[in-house]
Amino acid sequence: MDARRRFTIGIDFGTLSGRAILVDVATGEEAATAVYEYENGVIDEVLPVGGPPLPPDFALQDPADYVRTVERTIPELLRTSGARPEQVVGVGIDFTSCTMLPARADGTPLCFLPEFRPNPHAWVKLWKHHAAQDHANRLNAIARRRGEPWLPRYGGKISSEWFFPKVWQILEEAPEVYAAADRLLEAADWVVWHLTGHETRNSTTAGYKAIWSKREGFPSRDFFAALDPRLADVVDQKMSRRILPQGSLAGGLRAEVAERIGLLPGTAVAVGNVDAHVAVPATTVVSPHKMVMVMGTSICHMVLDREEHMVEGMCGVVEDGILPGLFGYEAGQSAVGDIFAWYVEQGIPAEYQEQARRRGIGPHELLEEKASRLKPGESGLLALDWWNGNRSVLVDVDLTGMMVGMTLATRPEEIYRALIEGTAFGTRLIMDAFERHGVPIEEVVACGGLPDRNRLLMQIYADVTGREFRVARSSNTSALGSAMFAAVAAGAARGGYDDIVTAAARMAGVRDQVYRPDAESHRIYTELYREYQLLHDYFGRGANDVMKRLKALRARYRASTVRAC
Ligand SMILES: Nc1ncnc2c1ncn2[C@@H]1O[C@H](COP(=O)(O)OP(=O)(O)O)[C@@H](O)[C@H]1O
Ligand SMILES: O=C(CO)[C@H](O)[C@H](O)COP(=O)(O)O
Repeated sequence: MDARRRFTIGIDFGTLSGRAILVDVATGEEAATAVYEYENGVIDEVLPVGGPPLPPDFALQDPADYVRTVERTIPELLRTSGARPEQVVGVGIDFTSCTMLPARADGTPLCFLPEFRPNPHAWVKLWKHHAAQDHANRLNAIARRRGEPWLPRYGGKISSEWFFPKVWQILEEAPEVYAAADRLLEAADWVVWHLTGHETRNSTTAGYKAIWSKREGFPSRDFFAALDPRLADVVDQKMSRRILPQGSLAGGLRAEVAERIGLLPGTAVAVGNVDAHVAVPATTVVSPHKMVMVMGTSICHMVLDREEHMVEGMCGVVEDGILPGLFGYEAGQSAVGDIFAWYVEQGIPAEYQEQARRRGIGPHELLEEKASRLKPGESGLLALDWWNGNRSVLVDVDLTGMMVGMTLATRPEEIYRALIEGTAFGTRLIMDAFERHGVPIEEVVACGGLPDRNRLLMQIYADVTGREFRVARSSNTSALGSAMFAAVAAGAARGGYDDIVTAAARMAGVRDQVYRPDAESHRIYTELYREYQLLHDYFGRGANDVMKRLKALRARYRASTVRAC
């Protein structure tokens, strides 16, 4: 190991695991990687401490998994690379968002305290926690009635996945937790607090998930009081108005953590970031009108522009939200990889599982191989990709998945392919919304776990959208982005960079491989897309709320079943 090399560390806290990389600041070479699969994963049935079944649509996490991620991955990076602590000039982290938790004034999560451990609301609410939809609906109705000027920045609706519906749910369903919480914060900011001993708040989670803007700050006291008088001062009582832009130095690594993980105390730590937004410069995108698609459990569609446009169903548009000096747009699909996981785990016949096992391949690979032999339109199937609700453009987690065209001859690979195609149609509809509202999409760069796992999926996305798909060089773009912002937090004087654009020029890259649309496939998919749009509007825009009626029946029946047993 050349002692003159300088490195930064980026840790991407994903939905199921934390992934860390050690990156050469001069070249972007990933000198080592380490992964920690969360011991408690996604908590959606019962708490790790036991107790009654969690209510429907709860999705929680254990902050101890975040501490274990730091303490397991960073020592592994140093061990496998041979890098010396003094060669590491900075650490940056990104997180799924809005993943939030209640904590004491010293940062202790309430779920660490014995008296609160049995209470689900004391635990981390993961980004995909969908049990605050009622609070989101009521918040949106009040915001619309008051004519709140910030609502159009979020596509006209605040999602139940974002910060304040989750806060309101805690207040109404567990007022004792709300009262005991000195701090309510994003997990991204909590991990940085754990690393540095300083509580900081970053502009990306604040801007996209907590209705903050650089020009106007948070919504008014009157607005919060209109939700519930007890929320009037929530920002000043349990949050902060000191919001730091991306690349800011949050502080130095505190000694007790540095000692445990083998880095030097005082190593620069960047403010926290969001897993989708941080990936953008790591794919080389630092200028407008290039869509970055972070493709994993979900898909996040990220675009930069010099102007602010109001686009239907956006998760948000935030000034400086992704890169300084530009408006950053975020759209998304709440479930993509999750849908394929559901089908592989719940839907394929044992014969297919056995076939895959005999051949020493995974079920995804077997299905991909079989589905690759099908032609667009051949299955007669069409899916609405709402297995975990709709994030963009309808912003409604109470919508559910659907597939039409099934017959007695339908095969598993046809279903698998139709699920992929349905998610691709969802992406095409988001791209159309951007262009319809004045934000052109001139290029597409994909990153995340899916491009490395499923070539058929990538080709289908190119065929459905009619666009070329480039792929980021790194297989860990979010962690690479965090490592890049760590270099900026350290600054050039300490071996990093003074701005993210320079860091991107030196540390980011794209692969030579390009997925190009096939003209005939695109023509067939455009026919199918028209059918998708009809189903999308019929079931998603109020013509028939059968999905919501069925979901209400399920909740009622499930509640009675739980009471009976
Ligand atoms: N071969 C595959 N084809 C399609 N989806 C896959 C495949 N292998 C894994 N997945 C899905 O990819 C998702 C994980 O994506 P990844 O980007 O690694 O994680 P995260 O979303 O937590 O960042 C899971 O939802 C999983 O079901
Ligand atoms: O909404 C988000 C980003 O703004 C979530 O962080 C993202 O959807 C999480 O998904 P994944 O597990 O696929 O990284």
